[in-house]
Amino acid sequence: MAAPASPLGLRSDDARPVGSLSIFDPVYLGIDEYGHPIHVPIIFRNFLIGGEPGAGKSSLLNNFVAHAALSLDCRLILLDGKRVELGLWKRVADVFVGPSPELAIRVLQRVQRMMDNRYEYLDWCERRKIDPGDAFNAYLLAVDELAYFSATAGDKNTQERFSTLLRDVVARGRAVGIMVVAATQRPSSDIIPTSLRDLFAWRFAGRCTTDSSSDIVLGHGWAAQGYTANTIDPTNQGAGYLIAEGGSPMLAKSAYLSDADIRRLRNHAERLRHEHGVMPAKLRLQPDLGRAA
Ligand SMILES: Nc1ncnc2c1ncn2[C@@H]1O[C@H](COP(=O)(O)OP(=O)(O)OP(=O)(O)O)[C@@H](O)[C@H]1O
Repeated sequence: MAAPASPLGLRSDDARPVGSLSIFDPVYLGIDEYGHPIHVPIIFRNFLIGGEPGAGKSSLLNNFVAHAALSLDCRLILLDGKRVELGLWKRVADVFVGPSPELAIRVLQRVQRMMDNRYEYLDWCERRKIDPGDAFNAYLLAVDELAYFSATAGDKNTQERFSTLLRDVVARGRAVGIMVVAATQRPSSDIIPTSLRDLFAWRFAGRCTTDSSSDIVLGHGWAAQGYTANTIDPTNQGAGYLIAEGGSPMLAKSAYLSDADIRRLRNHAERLRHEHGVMPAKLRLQPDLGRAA
């Protein structure tokens, strides 16, 4: 029997449009210490990026956003307290949140509702995960900088609401195709408690100022075994330790997209999305949001 049609009119057995990617493809992250390419599967997984200011976190985050933007089976939700790190992708994102913790909370509430509806759907059709040909798109939720929303902006109540919502999305979103990639320049236990850290299957520690902040990203005990992002040369931006669930840290250097590269990719993604009818659908945030797709 033929695979079911997606809203794009594509089927999982169809050839995809030239120049596009799929969120089911692994993301090109960069190279390992031997110069070999590293690809990271992001579907059904979350990715955490930590490191000191200037370590190259936003640049790495942009690689994931670029891949998702070029994936016609994925939509983008971008939270960026600084506005400019992810701002170039605004035109292809369903939602872009700048320095507004209240808006970030409303967006996460909307995502939470969507997640619940998707679980209800999966439960109804007796499945545990979404498939490439499914009736709804995956979402990539990118957050730069985590600590801005969870510890800096707004009051304590707002920060706690943000953290609780984000934790829920990180914990439950992936099976229904809602993945989180989050970056922080404050790898400390108050920003990334172990229980949250362990929900990120993939983690990248760019240069960290101490062994303990490196361990907060990679996992306790790795510094003592010689894997510490404290040893990364501060002038080697984009270099760091990458660890996958259950694996050991490996040295990696992330790919770098200049602003001009990002603009070109964004224009290409915008054109592809326009041609194939996947332009950003603005999320309705208030009041009752109804059933999400
Ligand atoms: N993979 C890379 N290869 C080469 N240079 C890089 C790479 N990543 C980052 N850089 C350089 O480092 C600079 C800082 O990178 P980036 O803004 O990503 O750091 P950051 O960790 O996000 O900083 P902050 O915490 O202040 O936001 C970039 O402007 C670029 O010049």
